[in-house]
Amino acid sequence: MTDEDRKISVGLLTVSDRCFQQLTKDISGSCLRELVDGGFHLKAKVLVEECVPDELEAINTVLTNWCDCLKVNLIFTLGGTGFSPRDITPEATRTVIEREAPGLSLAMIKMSLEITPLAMLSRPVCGIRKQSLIINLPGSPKAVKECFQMIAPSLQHAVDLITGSKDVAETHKIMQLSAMQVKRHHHSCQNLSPGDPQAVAFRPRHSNFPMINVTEAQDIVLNHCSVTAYEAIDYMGGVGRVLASDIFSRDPLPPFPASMKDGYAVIASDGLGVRQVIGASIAGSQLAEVKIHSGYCARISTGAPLPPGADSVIMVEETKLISASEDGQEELQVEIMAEVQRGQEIRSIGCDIKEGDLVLERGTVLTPTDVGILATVGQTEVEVYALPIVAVLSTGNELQESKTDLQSGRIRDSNRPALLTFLKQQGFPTVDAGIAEDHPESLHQRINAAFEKADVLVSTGGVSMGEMDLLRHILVSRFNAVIHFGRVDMKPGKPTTFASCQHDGKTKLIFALPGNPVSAIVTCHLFVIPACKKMSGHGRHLPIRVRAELSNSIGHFPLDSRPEYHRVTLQWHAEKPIACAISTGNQRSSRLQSMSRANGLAILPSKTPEILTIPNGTIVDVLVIDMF
Ligand SMILES: Nc1nc2c(c(=O)[nH]1)N[C@H]1C(S)=C(S)[C@@H](COP(=O)(O)OP(=O)(O)OC[C@H]3O[C@@H](n4cnc5c(N)ncnc54)[C@H](O)[C@@H]3O)O[C@H]1N2
Ligand code: MOO
Ligand SMILES: [Mg+2]
Repeated sequence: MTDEDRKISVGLLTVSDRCFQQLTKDISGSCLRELVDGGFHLKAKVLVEECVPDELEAINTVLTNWCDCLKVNLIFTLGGTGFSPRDITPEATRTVIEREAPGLSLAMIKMSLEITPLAMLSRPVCGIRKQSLIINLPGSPKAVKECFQMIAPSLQHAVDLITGSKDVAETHKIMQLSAMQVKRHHHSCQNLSPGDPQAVAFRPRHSNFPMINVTEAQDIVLNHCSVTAYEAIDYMGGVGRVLASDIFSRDPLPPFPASMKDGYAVIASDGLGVRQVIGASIAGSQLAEVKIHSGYCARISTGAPLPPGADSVIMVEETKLISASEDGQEELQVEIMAEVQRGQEIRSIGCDIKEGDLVLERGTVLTPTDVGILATVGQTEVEVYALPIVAVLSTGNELQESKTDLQSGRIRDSNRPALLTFLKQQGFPTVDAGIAEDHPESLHQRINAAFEKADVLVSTGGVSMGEMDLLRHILVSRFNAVIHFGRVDMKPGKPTTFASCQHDGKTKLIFALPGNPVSAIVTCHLFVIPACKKMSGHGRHLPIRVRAELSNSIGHFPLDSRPEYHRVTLQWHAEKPIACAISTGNQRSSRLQSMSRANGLAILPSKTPEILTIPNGTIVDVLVIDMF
């Protein structure tokens, strides 16, 4: 069975007259699909989706079909649970279920009441039919999200129980402990006594987040990113920015027929022989007034306009002086020593750029050369995609500012300076969000302040299994964030977390990176930079992959249980057709030196019972992360 097959199958049934008649869009359905596909607390995939009117018969038919024929594990109905005359979803659900599950309904109502007293006017019914669990959710997208997030941690287990597919006692224990940790977080400002069920001993001993692979995680991140705005900027600040509109040329280049060589403007059909020199055309001078007739020529310099009458240029090296004025200031006669072709050494009008030519396309990432092109066509103001503003926050009670002397038990914060400068180097505007303590109020206040100024928040620390790892909980409980993933199968970077939320009507993306300094930088390369690039209009987001030959001093690479992003220095040798990937040494994720000389991340596979190491000389994929 593949991971995909193991996923819980989900059915989403929107119950709404207006959606059914296409008078309104099914926003709640899309919102729930995103939560389910985002892997929040359960590995699930949406198998079927349908929309029916508020009719008992229609609801009953779909639910029965999904339970009995498609054997969908988990069915959510959306809408029709209120008090208005057409709200019939609970009644229809009761005609389908064999056993009621009032705990789920109660949990949703209890949580919703903490948000609004109107929750008492909701009448959800949940229950089981055969191997399917049916859950009535309210109709509004906000309520759907809140209710789903409330019950999501129990759903995997609920389905396991219904389908009889897991060790129930073990899962119960884990869930209970996990629930206590959530409670502990709520009360984490208080002192807990040893006998207290909220005490540290009851923290969860397993992560609730499904482990997804790096590619899946990158897909989820990129699916949440899009360009938001345009801005007009001065072309001189354009390098690295992405054009939001096409650039056309206003004039031809060259705007006049121009000589490509220093020599003489001649008439080709005159052939070899002596010519009278009657003037000169020098670059920058006004278009020559002198007209060239048969038997005559004019001195001309590279880039100068061709005088009328002439049709070609011969290089000075292919001529001989015959006579000059006494003071040598004027050439009077020269001899043409080589055959001349009509049009020779001349750039015709518009041969490089025609008037009206598309010189730079929308989507182009501007280079210094492109700034030259903009200058050529006189486009000194350009429309580019706006850049996301990225706030960087460090979290941890152990951290102190880098300029201060170390106090007992403390370390200097290296993540924030490293990430702020990395993001700046990549061209993104940054906000320094400071250091938050591992405390709900401190985290809340710092995150809130960051959201005021930035579109993207990058935090480090506080996302693993420690009792002070509060970040994800704060994001969900205080900012109503949706966690799209919370664990990635990679070394370093396992607890990497990606979330989004609405703040003041704007979407904020949150990358809660692991605290270990190398993990933070590696995951910034793999997730944050690609996201920011997509948001600023870049077409290519992920690091370039090359093939390279592994090499280190111990002759082999020990493999980890997770795929490893091994830091390497890529070197290209003239005699070798492929790059060499030289390990930067000890790969502990706290050892920043392993990152500082790296320009590549070699992707090593996870170990298997049979294969524990791979030898020097093995050719693997390497992500190019820097070109210093
Ligand atoms: N029981 C488990 N423990 C840990 C697991 C696990 O799966 N189970 N995962 C380990 C992995 S992998 C990582 S990575 C870290 C991630 O931890 P957090 O993101 O929660 O980060 P912290 O615990 O806050 O810090 C980890 C480490 O990094 C140092 N740190 C944190 N911030 C900074 C900073 N701004 N500058 C310099 N150094 C920093 C911190 O002092 C810790 O040493 O969790 C493992 N644990
Ligand atoms: O994944 Mo952690 O990032 O190994 O150190
Ligand atoms: Mg931790």
